[in-house]
Amino acid sequence: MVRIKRSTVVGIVAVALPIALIAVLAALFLPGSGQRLVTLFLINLIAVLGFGIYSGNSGIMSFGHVGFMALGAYASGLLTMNPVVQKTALPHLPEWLAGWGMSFPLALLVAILVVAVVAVVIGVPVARLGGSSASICTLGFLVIVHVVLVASADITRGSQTFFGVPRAVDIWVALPCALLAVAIARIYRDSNSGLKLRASREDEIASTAVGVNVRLHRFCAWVLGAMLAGAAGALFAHFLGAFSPKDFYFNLTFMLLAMLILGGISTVSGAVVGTATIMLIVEVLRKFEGGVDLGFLSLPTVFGLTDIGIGLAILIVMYRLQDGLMGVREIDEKLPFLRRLGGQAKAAEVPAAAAPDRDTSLKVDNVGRRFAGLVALENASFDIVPGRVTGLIGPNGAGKSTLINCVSGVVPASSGKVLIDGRDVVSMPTYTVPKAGLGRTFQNIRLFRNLTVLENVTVAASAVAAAGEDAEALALCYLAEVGLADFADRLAGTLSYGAQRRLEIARALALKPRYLLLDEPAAGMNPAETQELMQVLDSIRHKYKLGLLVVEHDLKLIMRLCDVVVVLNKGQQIAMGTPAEIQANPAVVEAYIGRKRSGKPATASQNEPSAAALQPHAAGGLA
Ligand SMILES: Nc1ncnc2c1ncn2[C@@H]1O[C@H](COP(=O)(O)OP(=O)(O)OP(=O)(O)O)[C@@H](O)[C@H]1O
Repeated sequence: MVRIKRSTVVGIVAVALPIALIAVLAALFLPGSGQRLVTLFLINLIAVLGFGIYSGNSGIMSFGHVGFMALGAYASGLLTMNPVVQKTALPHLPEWLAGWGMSFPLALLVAILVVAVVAVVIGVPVARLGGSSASICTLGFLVIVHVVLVASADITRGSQTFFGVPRAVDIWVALPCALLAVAIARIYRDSNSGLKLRASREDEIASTAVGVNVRLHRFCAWVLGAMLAGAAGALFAHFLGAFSPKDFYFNLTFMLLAMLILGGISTVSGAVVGTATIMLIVEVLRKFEGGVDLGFLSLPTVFGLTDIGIGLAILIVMYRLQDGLMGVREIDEKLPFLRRLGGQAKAAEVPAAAAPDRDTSLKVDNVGRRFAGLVALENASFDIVPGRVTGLIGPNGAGKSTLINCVSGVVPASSGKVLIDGRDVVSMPTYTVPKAGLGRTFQNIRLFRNLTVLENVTVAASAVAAAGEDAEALALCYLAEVGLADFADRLAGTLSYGAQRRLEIARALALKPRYLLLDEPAAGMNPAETQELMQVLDSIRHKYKLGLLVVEHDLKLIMRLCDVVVVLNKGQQIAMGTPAEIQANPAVVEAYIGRKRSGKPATASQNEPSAAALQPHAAGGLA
């Protein structure tokens, strides 16, 4: 059951009200062409919202949704056609398709169902793909639909006009359909599934690391978007009464994509603004396309002026506003009074941490990883135990990040095993690893930059939330934990560097992990930020009693925080012991000092740990 938040309702009303007002005014005061134009706007809006549900939330441009519009149009047209007209228009129609004579509302529902079935079949391979491969796949689908429609002359009249479709759609039919589409698109965007898909659009690897099943959510958005596009196609068919396959091909695709991109691909308000703007541009330019005589000036016929106008509008807007006219946030998320109406999320109580179970552990058992011929890691073996902090150190290129990637399933180990409470990570889909109790952060911060701070953490919280648990309230609580509650409404990409690092930790904590891997949490921080981080880590360590694995070049931090330290060098595990043992270990000192002697200066990298920090006299005061 989808829970609809108050802010979602406010967002729907904020967008639906102006649309309804314009439509009612047009119906009352603009009979004829004005009313037809607004009806067409409403139908186009439904199609653009269909595109947006998939493309806007997943970040994958679809060229195929007009194919679904075509299927919706022909299916609904066939089902509603008067049997007598049908005999004339389609004399060779197969018997099982002939003579249905359905009412338009019923045919609309059946057409949406037909489109949904096709979308499910096509969606299975499309959802496996990302980026341009998926886009090309959708383009292929559009071409196939077009060719099939042209080739199936017995059913579609081929490339000839398909006529005899009852004209059942006017502004009063299109308006409720458009408002419903706005509500569906916004509810989906704000739902857990929509939020997770938007997270995967920002960073697929990071979203998988917080438990997002990217393929599943892409598939859901693909099918839902296709159903809206199919509905738009059916409405279009019953608005025009006659059409042909070329009406549902590249020209319409170009125009709908222009509407989506111009307004802002990721928002419902962007779809509305983009659709209205492009339709206005087209209307104005169409008047000039055939040439105009202004008396003092006579303009010649310019073929394709409307397409040129649309192209120019996109270029100009994109030059100034990369995210389109409305940007990445909905209108109600930007306007303070609408935000207040939507209400604030309230923090929940973080469930008390259970006492660490000493019988459970994360076992790294002889783990190795090769990249082509390069041995990045070999035979790493140690345990991460709840309630214990394990440090992982080593010079640059030692294999620390590779080890974390193998443990979290981001990169499969070439040899050995990673066992979380006895279950081998290699046998789990990567997105289920967080649910098995493992959270992580990344060496190079991987936040969902165009989602708010609260949304970043909510994505993770919702991946593990129990039924009835409010993921947003939990997320707010973890934000408070790292001192970011006051920034909940800010876009993550606008935070300071140190705050971004802490946000990544809050996001990982929201997974309620038993094991938490932190990959260079203090990298690039100034001393004040590092101090703040130390306090956060100290508090996490005592409050949640997690098994922590901390990769760091800041040896002071490691020596102060860790119970056990593992040392890697050139992919080999060269030592493991308490901080005091590590400081006294000749092999470890050699790994650092040896590098210095061999002419690789300590200044070679900003991140390179100081060999001196490993000397007992230097570190003694830190332990
Ligand atoms: N995806 C990859 N493809 C090829 N080689 C890789 C890949 N990832 C890591 N390596 C190589 O594996 C070795 C270990 O890299 P890794 O990033 O794990 O080291 P590290 O100890 O984390 O280093 P740093 O402290 O600089 O982050 C390096 O030689 C690196 O170039």
